[in-house]
Amino acid sequence: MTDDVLLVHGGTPLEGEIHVRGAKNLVPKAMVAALLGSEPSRLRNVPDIRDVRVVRGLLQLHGVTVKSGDEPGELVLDPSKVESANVADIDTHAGSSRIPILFCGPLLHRLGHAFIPGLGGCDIGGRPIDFHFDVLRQFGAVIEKRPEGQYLEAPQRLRGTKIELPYPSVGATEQVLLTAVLAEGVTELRNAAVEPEIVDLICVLQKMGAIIAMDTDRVIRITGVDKLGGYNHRALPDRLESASWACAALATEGNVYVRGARQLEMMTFLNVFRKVGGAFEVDDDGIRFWHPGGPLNAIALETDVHPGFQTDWQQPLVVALTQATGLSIVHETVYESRLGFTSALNQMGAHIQVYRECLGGTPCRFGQRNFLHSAVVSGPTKLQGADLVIPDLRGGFSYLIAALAAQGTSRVHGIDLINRGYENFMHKLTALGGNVELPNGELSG
Ligand SMILES: CC(=O)N[C@H]1[C@@H](OP(=O)(O)OP(=O)(O)OC[C@H]2O[C@@H](n3ccc(=O)[nH]c3=O)[C@H](O)[C@@H]2O)O[C@H](CO)[C@@H](O)[C@@H]1O
Ligand SMILES: C=C(OP(=O)(O)O)C(=O)O
Repeated sequence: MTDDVLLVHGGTPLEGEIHVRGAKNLVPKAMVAALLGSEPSRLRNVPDIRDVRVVRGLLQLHGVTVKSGDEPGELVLDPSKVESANVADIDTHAGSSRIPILFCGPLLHRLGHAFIPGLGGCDIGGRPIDFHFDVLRQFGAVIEKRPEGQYLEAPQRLRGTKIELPYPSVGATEQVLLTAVLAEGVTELRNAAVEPEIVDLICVLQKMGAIIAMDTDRVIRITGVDKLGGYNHRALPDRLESASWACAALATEGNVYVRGARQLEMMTFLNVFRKVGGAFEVDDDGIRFWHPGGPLNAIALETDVHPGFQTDWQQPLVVALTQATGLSIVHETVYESRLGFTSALNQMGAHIQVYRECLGGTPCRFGQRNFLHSAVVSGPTKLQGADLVIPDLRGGFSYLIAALAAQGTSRVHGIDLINRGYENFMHKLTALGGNVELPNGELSG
């Protein structure tokens, strides 16, 4: 890829069909779960994205054989040689993903120790991992912080425990699940996150032989077992990528059929999309999203944990809101710094003002703490092409949407970051008629 820059000539509606495969926020975790088994696992509908490649490398480093299966997008993961693995090179494999933190429980069960290098992931807030270490200590792990990373040991078999998370963290909930399934006795987790990807991970673990009950009010009860087998699982579709393409269709006044998108996990998004004025039609194989013509509506929106409006949907939707008539209010309650991407949209002609106050109905953890976490979007505004530097995964895709909706040409720098979570995005853009090219004149398609 030349200089990691994409030239986007805006003004053409995106039209056509693309295919979305398994969820970025489930697939790498299901791959980690394979470490817990005594037999090979088969994971299907796996997208070719960097987070999957990073976890594949880490698993191989730990002795897991990872091979392609018979069908496209199928991985076969064989953990039978984990005990004899050489992990000297682990730091070079941590990559840009947050998933290494989820190796703790499985490695403590398999090896009695674990080393966790520095984590990647999007720079959209402080992203501490205190909940993870607090829960691991409660299971009986001993953690030592060293300059090169965190060393963990399980002096004896980890024990089930009662846990209440201070906030329904997705990662910390997964940490508990991946640790409790082989711990001795019962674990009760309160204030758990219940995102669809977590439910799918629970399905994976249940197929392996785990006993996990999801009760009402964010309570999950896990009865530890002595041994787990392998699984055969088709990953749930990526509702975040699907929504990104939906927003691209709306902002460019286009019409995109997202094969693979599923209504169940997208209900909250679909309601908001309809309120804004977007049209959609669900069938058995996917969802068609389009701009029905006429003005779009301004809305008030708060991001929240599931079943609320997912934070990863926020950035692409904000681009569409720049085309809505009136004042939209966006209150980001999951990450404290996820509105920084709006300053580049303003350079393109958008009118977005960010505020420290909680502008939604519910005061959140970030109110009165100097975090610019609310926005007022005033529209509709004509966007002009600009030089853009991608700040994070969803912000990056949002810049592509804005550039496609704008008049003129944008130079979008740092596009490789998008490969972390969007499979083949350049091919998909050209398949939809997006006028994009690499600086050497090559068409990205
Ligand atoms: C790979 C993956 O699945 N990433 C998703 C996951 O991230 P991730 O699992 O990192 O997000 P969390 O749900 O843990 O984070 C939510 C909030 O909890 C805070 N927190 C979290 C852990 C901790 O130890 N201490 C703490 O304070 C975070 O700073 C954040 O404010 O869920 C997020 C919320 O749906 C999504 O945006 C990410 O796409
Ligand atoms: C924030 C995200 O991911 P991660 O947790 O992997 O940084 C995202 O997918 O938008």
